[in-house]
Amino acid sequence: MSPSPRSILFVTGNANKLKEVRAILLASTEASGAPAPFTVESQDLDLPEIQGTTQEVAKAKVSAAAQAIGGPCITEDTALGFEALGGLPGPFIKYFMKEVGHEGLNNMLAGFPSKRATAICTFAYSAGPGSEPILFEGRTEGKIVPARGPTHFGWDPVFEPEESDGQTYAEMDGAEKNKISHRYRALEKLRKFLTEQEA
Ligand SMILES: O=P(O)(O)OP(=O)(O)OP(=O)(O)OC[C@H]1O[C@@H](n2cnc3c(O)ncnc32)[C@H](O)[C@@H]1O
Ligand SMILES: [Mg+2]
Repeated sequence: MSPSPRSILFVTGNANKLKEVRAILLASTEASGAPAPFTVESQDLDLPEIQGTTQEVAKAKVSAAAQAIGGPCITEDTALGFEALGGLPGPFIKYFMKEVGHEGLNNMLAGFPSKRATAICTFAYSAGPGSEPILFEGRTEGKIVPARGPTHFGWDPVFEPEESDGQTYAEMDGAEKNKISHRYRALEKLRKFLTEQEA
């Protein structure tokens, strides 16, 4: 019998992130035919999120999480950067979404010819309090469009990835989003790192 896989603590308050992470890991495990290298448990902690680049935000967040937990953990930060705005809102997208919503995100780009945007996911791993965080980044290119599709998850309805045949993330089947998403690309890198650590 194979030993039970290691459990990794994912510190997040976002149930949609956790759901996608578990679905992506399950699909990767099924595709590889090998047993799951690790499973994901979650804890919701209210962590301070600093201002800075996506890397600075990710490092500070996982360090605070490891300190609070007293052990190893992962965190994840999602940014949405508009080309016309030099990469903003970037890591501050959560606050923009909350204040101006889908329509506001479109209106912000009204005066600009480029509607191009990049979805960026940054997983951060900390081996424990005081240890240097390791980052794993995934990016998906696309454009900002008037909202289409279900409104369950953040800015999914206004982001149309280049690889989606004209559908927004929200209009795509979950499994299809998980094949091309910023989260999938970052999680694959984290999965490889943790798998190699186990070997
Ligand atoms: O506890 P944490 O993990 O920080 O969860 P959060 O919801 O605060 O997440 P972030 O700080 O990373 O902020 C990212 C924002 O982008 C949204 N978001 C994250 N991933 C998304 C995705 O794949 N599609 C659409 N919206 C997403 C999310 O709802 C937030 O409003
Ligand atoms: Mg957050």
